[in-house]
Amino acid sequence: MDNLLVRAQNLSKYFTDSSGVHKAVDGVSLNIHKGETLGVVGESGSGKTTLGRTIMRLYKPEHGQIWFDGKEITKLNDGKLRPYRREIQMIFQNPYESLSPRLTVGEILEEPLYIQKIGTKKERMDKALGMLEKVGLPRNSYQRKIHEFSGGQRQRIGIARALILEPKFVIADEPVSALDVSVQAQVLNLLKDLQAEMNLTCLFISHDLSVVHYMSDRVAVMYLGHLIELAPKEELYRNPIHPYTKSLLSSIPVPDPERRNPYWEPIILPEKPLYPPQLVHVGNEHYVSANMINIKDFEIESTKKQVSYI
Ligand SMILES: Nc1ncnc2c1ncn2[C@@H]1O[C@H](COP(=O)(O)OP(=O)(O)OP(=O)(O)O)[C@@H](O)[C@H]1O
Repeated sequence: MDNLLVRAQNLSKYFTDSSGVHKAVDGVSLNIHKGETLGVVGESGSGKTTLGRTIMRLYKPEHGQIWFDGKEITKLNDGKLRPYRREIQMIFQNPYESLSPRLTVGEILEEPLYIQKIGTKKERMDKALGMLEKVGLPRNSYQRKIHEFSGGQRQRIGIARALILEPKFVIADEPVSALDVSVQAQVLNLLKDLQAEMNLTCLFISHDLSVVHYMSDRVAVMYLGHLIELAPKEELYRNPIHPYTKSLLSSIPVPDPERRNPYWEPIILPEKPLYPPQLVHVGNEHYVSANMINIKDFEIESTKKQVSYI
């Protein structure tokens, strides 16, 4: 489809340590349309960061496929990934950790251009100064070092660095959760403005439901490495279907993930395997996982929605 920028199909990423194999991302399928923001919510450890990193091929997936702008990138080696590294950028949670204290802000901003061999020294400097202006920082920030800035300003520098290559796709991983609440809204508004101005497509990861609601067009819910529900934000917040989404939205304490939710019985739909989880289509744009749904909560009849496998 023309308007698709990112497509992930049955994507899995596992980590192995002495205690065994951890399925951080397990059979996730999703599409991200050009210009949209797809929010990803879920509690700590549900696999949000791993999903983002696997989609941008910082991790090699165990299974599944990833397409970016119509091309499959699942198995590309580092050399072949280079052009995509330019088009896919990440904004990190903690600018204190992700930006080097030894470099000047100018050097921090110009580094991605230098690595990608873009422009002359003068052109790189002009671009860096232009980005400072775009993110609302004074020109003289260029010579200064990162410790001279507040948390909100540091995140503005992080955003400038991510956007200086004019990427098509940005993964923002908890971009405001390390910031004071008072500056969170400013940074979120800056991101929104830049997204519109630069026509960016965004995967926005956060455990904060109100932040995700503010930023996203559609929202995906992760639980134990699975994508369990995905819908336009108004639909998801108004009419959550999966019991886990319901409990997230209503602040009911969520069941202990280690216990694998013993009271969520799988829904049995004939002739389909229950594992890995199947996303089923409910209504037009609402998807929900079929294998962790309690049939009583699903209320297929009462919601009068068509359910079909996708
Ligand atoms: N590099 C790694 N090596 C081993 N295990 C990892 C690694 N990265 C993540 N994991 C494990 O994978 C699971 C998912 O982690 P991930 O960071 O993706 O979750 P998350 O939803 O982003 O959580 P958080 O909000 O705490 O970052 C966790 O159990 C985590 O311990």
